[in-house]
Amino acid sequence: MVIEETKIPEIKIIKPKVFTDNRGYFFESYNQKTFHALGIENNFIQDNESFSKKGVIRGLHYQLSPYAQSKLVRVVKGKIFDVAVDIRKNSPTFGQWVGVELSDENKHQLLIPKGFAHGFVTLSEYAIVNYKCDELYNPEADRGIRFNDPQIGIDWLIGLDEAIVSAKDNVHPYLKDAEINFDFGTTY
Ligand SMILES: Cc1cn([C@H]2C[C@H](O)[C@@H](COP(=O)(O)OP(=O)(O)O[C@H]3O[C@@H](C)C(=O)[C@@H](O)[C@H]3O)O2)c(=O)[nH]c1=O
Repeated sequence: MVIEETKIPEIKIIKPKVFTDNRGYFFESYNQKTFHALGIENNFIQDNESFSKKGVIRGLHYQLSPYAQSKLVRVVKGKIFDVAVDIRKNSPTFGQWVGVELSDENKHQLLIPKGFAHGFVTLSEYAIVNYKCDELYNPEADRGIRFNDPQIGIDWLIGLDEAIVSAKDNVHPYLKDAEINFDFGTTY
């Protein structure tokens, strides 16, 4: 397993060791001991899975503190462009985003810490996305930022006219108006 930093160093790409033979493949998608030894010491307590058609954008989502979630995202089938936006007030990279292609072929995972908003677009015919969270879902703390906020300026790699977006995600506030209660350096 190899861990790579992105241009926002707290966001990491995890590249697992894949064993291939004449039956197919095997890899450890999560091994607590290995992850902890490499400094990823989150206590993951919820697993989620979603199915999305091509052109679906989900996001940008986060939960308020003290329910903020770190996420470890991977793709079981298909290909997505996975995006994390730094929304920690006072962070040197506040408002900046990282986008990484995750697919069933590359088997890469994205580690998105607390303090970031998360979203993705499906680039393949469909995508099954699976992710671990280190806090439970809390609908009262659930918040969103508009995926097409011009201040953030995410390049979603598709024409936004074709994007399939939930009614909820279409009306989230822009970053400048979003309710955010965590700071750079906050201990969660
Ligand atoms: C996120 C979530 C949703 N739900 C329910 C609420 C709702 O009725 C239904 C669909 O919820 P949503 O529309 O919020 O699903 P979705 O848009 O897929 O939300 C997810 O998006 C990605 C980008 C994330 O980062 C996740 O944390 C999560 O916010 O599932 C749960 O029961 N548990 C959960 O953990």
